[in-house]
Amino acid sequence: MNTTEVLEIFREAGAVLEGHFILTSGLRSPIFLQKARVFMHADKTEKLCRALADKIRAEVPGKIDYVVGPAIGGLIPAYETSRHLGAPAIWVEREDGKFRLRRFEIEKGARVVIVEDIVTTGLSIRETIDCLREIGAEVAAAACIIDRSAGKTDVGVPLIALAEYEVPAYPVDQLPPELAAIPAVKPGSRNI
Ligand SMILES: O=P(O)(O)OC[C@H]1O[C@H](OP(=O)(O)OP(=O)(O)O)[C@H](O)[C@@H]1O
Ligand SMILES: O=C(O)c1cc(=O)[nH]c(=O)[nH]1
Ligand SMILES: [Mg+2]
Repeated sequence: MNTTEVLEIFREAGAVLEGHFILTSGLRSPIFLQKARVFMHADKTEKLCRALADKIRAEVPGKIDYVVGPAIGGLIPAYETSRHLGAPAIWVEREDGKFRLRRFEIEKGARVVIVEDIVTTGLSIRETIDCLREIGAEVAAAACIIDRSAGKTDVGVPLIALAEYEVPAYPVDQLPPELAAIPAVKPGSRNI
């Protein structure tokens, strides 16, 4: 599956939003990929995650013990991708702002792959890697449905993206006037 096909699924689902968005990194963008509008459809999610699993299998040789999704956005794609990889899916969620594996115990040295929805700066994946390494896991790779940095982000492990889609994002003090004129909204769950 290529980037055009992935974006077509997002467009069909009405998931490509236009406006003024505050991203989880604090950056501002005129485009927001509202993945929840894709993940509400099991058939679309299955198609995307089957293709992502194929890509992960080709690029990560050896056994994968767990697929880890960063909540909330990573929950559904990690679960669906894990089905195709034949490994259990677990998740990290925020406690006092920090990702923790609150509901599961994994053995030291467990080999994991992180599956995210969207990557912009890679901050959320780096936070997930820190959490997993603190408890002794080996992070073999990270994967996502759409990489908004189009390959520019470095998360410190291989990043496998089903699609790369470069979207503008600006620091708040460098907003173009047409964006500054629109009230900003923050769709994601960080800091809630
Ligand atoms: O690469 P980054 O700059 O970290 O941005 C991408 C992250 O932002 C979104 O999560 P968010 O924290 O907004 O909450 P959500 O998972 O509830 O959507 C998305 O799900 C990724 O986790
Ligand atoms: O960077 C983000 O926070 C982000 C961007 C995007 O397009 N979609 C999303 O869910 N999060
Ligand atoms: Mg998220």
